[in-house]
Amino acid sequence: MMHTRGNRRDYDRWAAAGNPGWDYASILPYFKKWENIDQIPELANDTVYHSTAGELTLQYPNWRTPLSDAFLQAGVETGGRLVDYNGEKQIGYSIVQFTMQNGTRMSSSRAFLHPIRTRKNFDIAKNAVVTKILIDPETSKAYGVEFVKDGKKFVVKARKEVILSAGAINSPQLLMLSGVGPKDHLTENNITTIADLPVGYNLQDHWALGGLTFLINTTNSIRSERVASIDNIIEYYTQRTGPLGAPSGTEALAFIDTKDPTNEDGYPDLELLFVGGSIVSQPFYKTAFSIDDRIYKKVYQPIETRDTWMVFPMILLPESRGRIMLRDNSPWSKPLIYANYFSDNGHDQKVILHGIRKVIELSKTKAFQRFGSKLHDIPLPNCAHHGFNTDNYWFCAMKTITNTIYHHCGTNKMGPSSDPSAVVDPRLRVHGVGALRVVDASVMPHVPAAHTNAPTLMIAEKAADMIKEDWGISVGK
Ligand SMILES: Cc1cc2nc3c(=O)[nH]c(=O)nc-3n(C[C@H](O)[C@H](O)[C@H](O)COP(=O)(O)OP(=O)(O)OC[C@H]3O[C@@H](n4cnc5c(N)ncnc54)[C@H](O)[C@@H]3O)c2cc1C
Repeated sequence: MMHTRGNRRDYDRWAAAGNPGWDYASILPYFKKWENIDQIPELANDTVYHSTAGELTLQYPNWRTPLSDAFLQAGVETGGRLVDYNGEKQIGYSIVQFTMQNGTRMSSSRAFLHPIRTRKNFDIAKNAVVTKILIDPETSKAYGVEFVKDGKKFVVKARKEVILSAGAINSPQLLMLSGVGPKDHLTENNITTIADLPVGYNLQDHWALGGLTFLINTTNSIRSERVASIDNIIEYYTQRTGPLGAPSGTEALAFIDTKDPTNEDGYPDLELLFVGGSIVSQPFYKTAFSIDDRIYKKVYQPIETRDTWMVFPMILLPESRGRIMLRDNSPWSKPLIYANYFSDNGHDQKVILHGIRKVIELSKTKAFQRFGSKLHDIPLPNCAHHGFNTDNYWFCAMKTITNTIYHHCGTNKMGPSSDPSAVVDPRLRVHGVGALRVVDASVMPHVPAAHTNAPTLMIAEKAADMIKEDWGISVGK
């Protein structure tokens, strides 16, 4: 996974919203605690921001296209700088740091669960679905969970507390199914309210324009028919190197502050995520990016055999807010996800437009012209009437190929009891419910200027200390 921490101001904002202990100086040790960056020695030297002692290893991709270097050089040619975006300052261009080890994924499970799986005080039920958090309606105290495994219902009781970590979509669903949520919404779903809280509101995500494609006249991009060669397969399985060790084609990125573009210590509201290929690089991408058949045939089929690169211009500090709601009161029904990406009077779209213009500028630099880079200019059929490459064309394109970056968060917002939009307190305990804590991306008050995996791991690591502290267990340093 891409590994980005965000900006110090993200966490200072969390703290300023009434959450002591969440400012950047306080949470930086938790980012470092689980990090092992010894495979990127030039960053490992910066011990203020990095560590080599943690469980989760980081790597640059073992293999990438030369187009990613062109992306970095183009950034420098246009006035940007190279940066360790997980260091002191975030603005600039960089190869992506990935959670990897020796060309394979270093998942949270591999880093944190595998080493402790034989502990006697650790039990994990695989393929089990939690259907309800059990909360005593008299005392409003959680005492266990109900779950279903192999078609059978089980109840497990908690001696101390229940910790909910089902993510920004399912944690609010489970809370609401269990009687914790907005009273009117619970009532309309025939659920008795135990705590009337704004669960499910404040949904935030990073979305991007998809399909912004550039053609090149060399064979340097990722193309599945070249990647999946016998030689590459053998190389990957024997040495864990080569194109098959490249994580998903995302190779480089830039963090940009559109409000203050020349400030090296800015607060980025835009990310440019560079991919050494595009929708046409491999047949599956059409499905993965949910590209409509009619659009694909008209816009992308004509370049299906070409070498290409692509950038996702992504909003980092969105003003739009969505909501998670229950479809009904069954735990087997998928919750309703209202992303509401375009509900913010155009701010987020203007930031993306800035990104599109910047990417086009990058494509014209010497660095990219070495590959003959050219903006793919077959217009989207439903936007063509605006005139290709006009602002209105791109606004229309954003609504036509809108990609989530899957950074959903904020739906059980952390905040003090005086904040009517808060669901959990700064120690992640659900307001008004005893013995129930939420530890996942749903507690983020604002989405950070980061891909959300590392910030979620930071939350988990800090929560582990808070839980120990609250139960009188000493916290190791
Ligand atoms: C396709 C994709 C790619 C991504 N890539 C990146 C990336 O490269 N870098 C990055 O930083 N972030 C990335 N993210 C975002 C990142 O994965 C999330 O921000 C992060 O995993 C959030 O952690 P979480 O603990 O809140 O939720 P999750 O990781 O979603 O964990 C919640 C867990 O709860 C389980 N669960 C839910 N409901 C129930 C239930 N009723 N009973 C039992 N179990 C339940 C789920 O199965 C899941 O295992 C990506 C997300 C997606 C979807």
